Amino acid sequence: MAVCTVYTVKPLNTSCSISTHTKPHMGFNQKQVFFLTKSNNKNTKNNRFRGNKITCSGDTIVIGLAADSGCGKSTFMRRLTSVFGGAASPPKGGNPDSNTLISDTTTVICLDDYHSLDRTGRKEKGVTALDPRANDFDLMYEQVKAIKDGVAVEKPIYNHVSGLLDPPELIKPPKILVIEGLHPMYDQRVRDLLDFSIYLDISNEVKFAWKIQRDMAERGHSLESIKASIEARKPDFDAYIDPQKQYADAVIEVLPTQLIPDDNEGKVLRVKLIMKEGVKYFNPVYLFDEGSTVSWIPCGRKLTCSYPGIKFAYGPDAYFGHEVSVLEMDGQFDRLDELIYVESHLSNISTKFYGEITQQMLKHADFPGSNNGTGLFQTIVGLKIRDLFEQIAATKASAPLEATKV
Ligand SMILES: Nc1ncnc2c1ncn2[C@@H]1O[C@H](COP(=O)(O)OP(=O)(O)OP(=O)(O)O)[C@@H](O)[C@H]1O
Ligand SMILES: O=C(CO)[C@H](O)[C@H](O)COP(=O)(O)O
Repeated sequence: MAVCTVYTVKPLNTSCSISTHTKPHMGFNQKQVFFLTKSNNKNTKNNRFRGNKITCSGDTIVIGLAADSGCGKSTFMRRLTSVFGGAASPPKGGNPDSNTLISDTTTVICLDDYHSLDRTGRKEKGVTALDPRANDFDLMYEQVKAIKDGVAVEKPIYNHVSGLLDPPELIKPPKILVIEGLHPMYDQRVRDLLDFSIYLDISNEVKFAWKIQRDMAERGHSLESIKASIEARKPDFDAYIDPQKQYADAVIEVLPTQLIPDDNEGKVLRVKLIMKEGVKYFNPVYLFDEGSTVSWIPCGRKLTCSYPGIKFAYGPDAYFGHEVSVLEMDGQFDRLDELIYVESHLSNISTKFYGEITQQMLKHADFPGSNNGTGLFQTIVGLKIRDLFEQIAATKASAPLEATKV
């Protein structure tokens, strides 16, 4: 059970127990939440609770989603939130440039909010946002830990419009906290707080194609400036972002197709879902027969495929020294309603009813990647996270909370 230092205390709504030393003095019972703010700690002179120890046991599970900018994190988050049945929106009445998205079950925070240097600061120091020196990992750890322990925090906001750090916003402990961004698995202390971690591994060719599509079409950037920005970020991406994939429980790897020789359009994709074996509460998905090696072309009477077709593969492998199962899809669907044929051949998909994957994919047919393995595997990972959450919740419900003395 975690032990926290109380900085400022406001009753909200969770289960924390206070050490016997402070409990009578503070007059709290076990149904309280604590509000932790680093800045208040520094500035509050007459804080009679400062330094008191409390023990907390929050119910929040924490999911980490790592990827470079423009690699589909927001799209993935929309699919994940939808699996839990609600729409996500920024905190009501808050900063219009907040990066946070809240739904009934999930709160998604963007780790850009832990940039310690604003845009000017990074320019002056000659560092990119990917450089750990531009980020406050102590605060990230302290606040993610606090939320996990059931303690609300005042999280800073990095304003992507102005490039400045805005006044903080209150984040209350949700059922599921998703921390998405460049560095959820970089700092070991933060990594150890994660109940499940995902890395979106977009190959350079595909990343380039997506960036061009978005930044040229939607943001008016020139081809040259996009190329320059990718090149400028690459050394830090290789040094600080990419290595995090070794820690991920699931990796979605997006590569150019192998179905079209020398394809350089980047429209048809080969996508791999790499699932670590032996992760608590996570049973990897399989095709036909668990642990076997399978290659499958589903095109025919039950699945319409135009050129270049669709090919699935499944089998065991090793990834950074870990035993993994890999499910792969190359190609794209012509008709999403026929996806049910593929779904019915997959097992361990954690659906609640027959056809749930197909239903989710049809519901968000307009999201990028809905006709290929990116959308399919993001949906599957969303279902696995729901399953993980339900298993953890069931385990906690059957284990009564034990008050801990500090
Ligand atoms: N699966 C996909 N297939 C095709 N294009 C995609 C896919 N996912 C994302 N994209 C493209 O990449 C762009 C960025 O996607 P998204 O906003 O989800 O990424 P992000 O990682 O949240 O970006 P940022 O961190 O910059 O906000 C989309 O506008 C789209 O052009
Ligand atoms: O890599 C990024 C993560 O999204 C951004 O580039 C970083 O947060 C800096 O943002 P901005 O370009 O708005 O100053």
